[in-house]
Amino acid sequence: MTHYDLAIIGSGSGNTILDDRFADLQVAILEDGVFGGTCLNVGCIPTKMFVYAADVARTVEHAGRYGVDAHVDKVRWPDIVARVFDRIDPISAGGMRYRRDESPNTTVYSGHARFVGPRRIDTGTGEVITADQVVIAAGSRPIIPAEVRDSGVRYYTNDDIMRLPELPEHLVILGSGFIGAEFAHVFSALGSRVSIIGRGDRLLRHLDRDISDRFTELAHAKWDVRLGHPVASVRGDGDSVEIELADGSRVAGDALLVAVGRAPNGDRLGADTAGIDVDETGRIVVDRYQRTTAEGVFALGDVSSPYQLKHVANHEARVVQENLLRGAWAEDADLVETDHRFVPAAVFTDPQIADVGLTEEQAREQGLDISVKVQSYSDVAYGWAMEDTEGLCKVIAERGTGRLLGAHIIGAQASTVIQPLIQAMSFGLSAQDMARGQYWIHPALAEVVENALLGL
Ligand SMILES: Cc1cc2nc3c(=O)[nH]c(=O)nc-3n(C[C@H](O)[C@H](O)[C@H](O)COP(=O)(O)OP(=O)(O)OC[C@H]3O[C@@H](n4cnc5c(N)ncnc54)[C@H](O)[C@@H]3O)c2cc1C
Ligand SMILES: NC(=O)c1ccc[n+]([C@@H]2O[C@H](COP(=O)([O-])OP(=O)(O)OC[C@H]3O[C@@H](n4cnc5c(N)ncnc54)[C@H](O)[C@@H]3O)[C@@H](O)[C@H]2O)c1
Repeated sequence: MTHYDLAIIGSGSGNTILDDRFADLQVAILEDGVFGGTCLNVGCIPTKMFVYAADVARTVEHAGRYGVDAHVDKVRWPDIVARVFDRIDPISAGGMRYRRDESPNTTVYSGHARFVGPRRIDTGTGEVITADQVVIAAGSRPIIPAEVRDSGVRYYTNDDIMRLPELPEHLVILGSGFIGAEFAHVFSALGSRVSIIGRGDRLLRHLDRDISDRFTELAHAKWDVRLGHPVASVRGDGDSVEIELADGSRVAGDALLVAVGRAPNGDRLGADTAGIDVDETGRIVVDRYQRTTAEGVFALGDVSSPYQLKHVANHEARVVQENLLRGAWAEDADLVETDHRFVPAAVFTDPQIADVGLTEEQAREQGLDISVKVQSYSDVAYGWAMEDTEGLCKVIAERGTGRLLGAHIIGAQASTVIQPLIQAMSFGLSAQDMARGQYWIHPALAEVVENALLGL
């Protein structure tokens, strides 16, 4: 049985841990899927490359409003797919080659890893290994509702929808969260008809109500939006799918995308044999240093985090990286803590959406005395330049102190426009200081943030 200094389960964010400081350690990397994990292969990166193509198509479609007449002649879907995966697939293969063939201190096991005892792992390749320290970075997987799974109908998830051989004529999306909203934009902008089904009363309902209401209203104009009724049944053959909702209404299309959330993979690791606690959702329990309940075992990213976001997984990986080197279970260990205070997120749909901190509802529920300002993109010069009628920036601060509590943006480049607000919140800058303590470039889009702050 081979013994390692360190074993890492999962080659997504887990693979980022190994820098020069680990060069003298013998490390096993265990991966049962495509090397590089979700973000690189089937998540953030390919989706945003598709979104960019979709944004280009939408820009052309709307060019007339600026006096530039143009139209989309044709969408070459196979070329769009090739642009994305001809770039990504070699990165994944290169990452695997580097760890397997070119790094003398790493060994890659391509199989499904399961604990068979404390820090003892069946690699799924016929070999069992042990390690002094273990990092679980095993990610999450798409949830498939029983109605879909039991129907026998062909369905897609983010794992395979981006490699469809041709653009569907009519895509039905089950789920109205991040993935549903992003793919609805991609496929509709590129020419598919899109139906999107959500159980709640609005799309992206985890967001601040002003933002999700605005998004839902805009979506109704572009897509067939079905809200408020769970799925009653799913039928179909290889070429079509029909979903009946609880109110008796039906939605039919030629492809089904399931995007109803992702389950952490903690339930598939034999964690109980290793003394690692897992909660009822499959999430591995960690403390603020990313330590699991088993000595010598850390976890990070989607498998253990309350946030299924790549920037959070990366941050947690940096925390684990430090703590691995600091004798993490010693009484006097000087450990690094995870910082989940102000976790931002963006939905790369149309229009873009970004948020950080509390929603207005959450702030009121917490009994905070708040001041709220909603500023339209159309109130600032760059918004005029864009003829924008959709965007808004909402900021929430504590009355009196000016402490920023939350920021919510829908509109062009929301994921970039929000960054100074994330910075201000992270470093404790008040709304007044942020608004008046710096220049704001005129007439840039960020003036919408400046004006929102002044409006507070
Ligand atoms: C479609 C989509 C779009 C996204 N877009 C964004 C975005 O724009 N921005 C953002 O911040 N986040 C985005 N995310 C979320 C982001 O991808 C994840 O939060 C992030 O990739 C999680 O990283 P991780 O290292 O925890 O897990 P992963 O990258 O999933 O890595 C886990 C790895 O472990 C392997 N594995 C699992 N179990 C085992 C086992 N038992 N044995 C061996 N190997 C195992 C898996 O095969 C996988 O390769 C998106 C997610 C999806 C699905
Ligand atoms: N831009 C980004 O950062 C980005 C993009 C994609 C995914 N992600 C991450 O991946 C996670 C998973 O994405 P997702 O869109 O699958 O999940 P999600 O949690 O964002 O949304 C899932 C939605 O499906 C609904 N739902 C659940 N069961 C349902 C059912 N049976 N029928 C109909 N609707 C149902 C939920 O109420 C929810 O609104 C996200 O939460 C996010 O953390 C991030």
